[in-house]
Amino acid sequence: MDVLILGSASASGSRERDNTYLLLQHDEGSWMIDVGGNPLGKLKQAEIPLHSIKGVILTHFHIDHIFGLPSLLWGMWLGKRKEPLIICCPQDHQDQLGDILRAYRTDEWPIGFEIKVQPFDCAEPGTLFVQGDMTVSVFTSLHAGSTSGIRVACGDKVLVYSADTAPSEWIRSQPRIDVLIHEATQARGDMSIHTSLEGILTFYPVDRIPQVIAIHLTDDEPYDEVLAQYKKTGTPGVLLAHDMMRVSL
Ligand SMILES: Nc1ccn([C@@H]2O[C@H](COP(=O)(O)O)[C@@H](O)[C@H]2O)c(=O)n1
Repeated sequence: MDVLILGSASASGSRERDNTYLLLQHDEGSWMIDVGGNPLGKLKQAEIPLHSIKGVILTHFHIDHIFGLPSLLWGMWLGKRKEPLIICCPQDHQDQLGDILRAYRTDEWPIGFEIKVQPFDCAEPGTLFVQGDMTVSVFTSLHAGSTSGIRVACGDKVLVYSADTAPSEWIRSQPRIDVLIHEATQARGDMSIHTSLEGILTFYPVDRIPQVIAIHLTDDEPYDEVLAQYKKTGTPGVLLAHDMMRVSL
């Protein structure tokens, strides 16, 4: 299983990056986690056919994480999709999802495929679905509004994506993480609903996590300075995400 980082910017946008969203690429079907600005273009760049996408998982309903959804659906309609599309959505926002689809009048296009909404409770960590050797679960993130991080277990490997969150005790207490993709909205300092890169490096046992990738990055923040400072003290490599970065699990 691979994760393709389709966008890596924080909410305020970026000169070079799309807002943060990811693609879980699996032999039995791929899943988009959130939908940033240019899903159709990014999938074309990666030569990933739209029909290989089985569903979408929305971590929360802040606009930068969902605004590409109508474009994705539009592309699927133009592509004459027939297979159902699953949208896993925080249950607190199921009505809002319905409102968004109605506002875009998806029923008038008309979409030739079923949209199956699968609500989940952000306050109740648990399995979303199992697909072949991949188990996808959600856990509660510490953000503004109902937000879930995503845990993906594949074989004996574990990937955790924090979504937007303050430093999370749940993540810190995990016995095994092979890849941690964690938001770092700023380079330094304490934040109430987000984490800084410095926060990642000081809060989590990064020396025990083989790959740590900082995402949800803000232009002009001194991330490289922070990395250089912590590397001097022996912290192993932590990477900054970029759009179209591929991570294998
Ligand atoms: N209740 C809220 C809602 C939003 N914000 C601010 O908006 C940003 C939303 O984008 P995210 O990518 O971070 O979800 C968030 O960072 C806040 O700056 C807020 O403060 N309170």
